[in-house]
Amino acid sequence: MAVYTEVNDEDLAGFVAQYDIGGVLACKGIAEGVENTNYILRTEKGAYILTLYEKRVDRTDLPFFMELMEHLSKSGVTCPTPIHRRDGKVLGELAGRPAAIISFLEGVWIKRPSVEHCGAVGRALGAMHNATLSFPMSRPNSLSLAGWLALARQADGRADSVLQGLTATIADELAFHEQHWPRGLPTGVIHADLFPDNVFFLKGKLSGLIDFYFACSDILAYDVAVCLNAWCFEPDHAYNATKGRALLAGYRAVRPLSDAEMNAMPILARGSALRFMLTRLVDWLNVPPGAMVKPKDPLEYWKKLRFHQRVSSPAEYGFDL
Ligand SMILES: Nc1ncnc2c1ncn2[C@@H]1O[C@H](COP(=O)(O)OP(=O)(O)OP(=O)(O)O)[C@@H](O)[C@H]1O
Ligand SMILES: N[C@@H](CCO)C(=O)O
Repeated sequence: MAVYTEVNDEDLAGFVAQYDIGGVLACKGIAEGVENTNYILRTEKGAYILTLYEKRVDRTDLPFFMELMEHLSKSGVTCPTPIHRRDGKVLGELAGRPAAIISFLEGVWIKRPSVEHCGAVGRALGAMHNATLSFPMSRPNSLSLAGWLALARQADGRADSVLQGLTATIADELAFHEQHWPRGLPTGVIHADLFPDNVFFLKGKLSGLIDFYFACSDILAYDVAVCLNAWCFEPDHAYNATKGRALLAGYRAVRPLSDAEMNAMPILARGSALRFMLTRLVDWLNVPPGAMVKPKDPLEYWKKLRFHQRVSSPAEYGFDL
């Protein structure tokens, strides 16, 4: 459960009073997520999500995330939007953290995605990329190469306590990416964390995307690689080429991928596996005392990383150029 920051009733009532959403009826911590504190807030006017932004979110980035959600929603991508206060602002302060109230999106996330779900997420990702082309803001990816290096430092030689030899694996992997990370591929604003728990489905249809708090300007195909890792592996960590093909076909039906982007898929997937292994590792080693959170398993991503290390062409994922 991700509740790092508790909110008392008096502070909550004062915060909500700045909005035109009626009085608070209930406010409950949400039993999912690892990054921010989320509450489901019920007021006299309906249901909302109250988010308090935690350690990994730089408050100067918050306007980018808020504007992005508004832009995507106006462009036809179903996603939450920030609720405006009476003074027009969308960001405030609650319990010492930056905080916002965003609209509640109906739907549930899929714990065991099927081939059809993978196709749907590919299409939604392509549509999101197309919609961000007209988004005027940008934000460098703080979790690209330099960020990975910083995360490795935060693991502080303690990686071997999770798996013998992991410190050396990380060092080798960082050196590899320093040398081989692709340059010159098409870039744009990407989601960067489009995992199953950030995609909602309703009556079998994709009903929306959430959690734009890693969104940034980076290689578009990297976002596809993130999804490949998050959606196309089975619980026993085996890659499922049918799901991979469905994801790619869905994406390419909406936004074509060039040969250069396709050829870069193995390294992009490998880098993405490293990125999630590192954030998970750092979180695993640093659970804040008293926080209600279940850290995610870094070794799941170590296994994916090992798989991608052995892949040298997109054909090995079952993809055609
Ligand atoms: N706008 C929304 N509408 C409905 N439910 C939401 C919304 N935003 C968040 N949630 C719920 O809260 C949960 C956690 O939200 P979110 O994924 O944004 O948290 P996080 O801590 O940033 O998680 P992550 O670990 O995926 O980065 C979601 O799985 C979902 O159940
Ligand atoms: N989606 C991420 C958590 C948020 O960064 C993971 O599964 O590791």
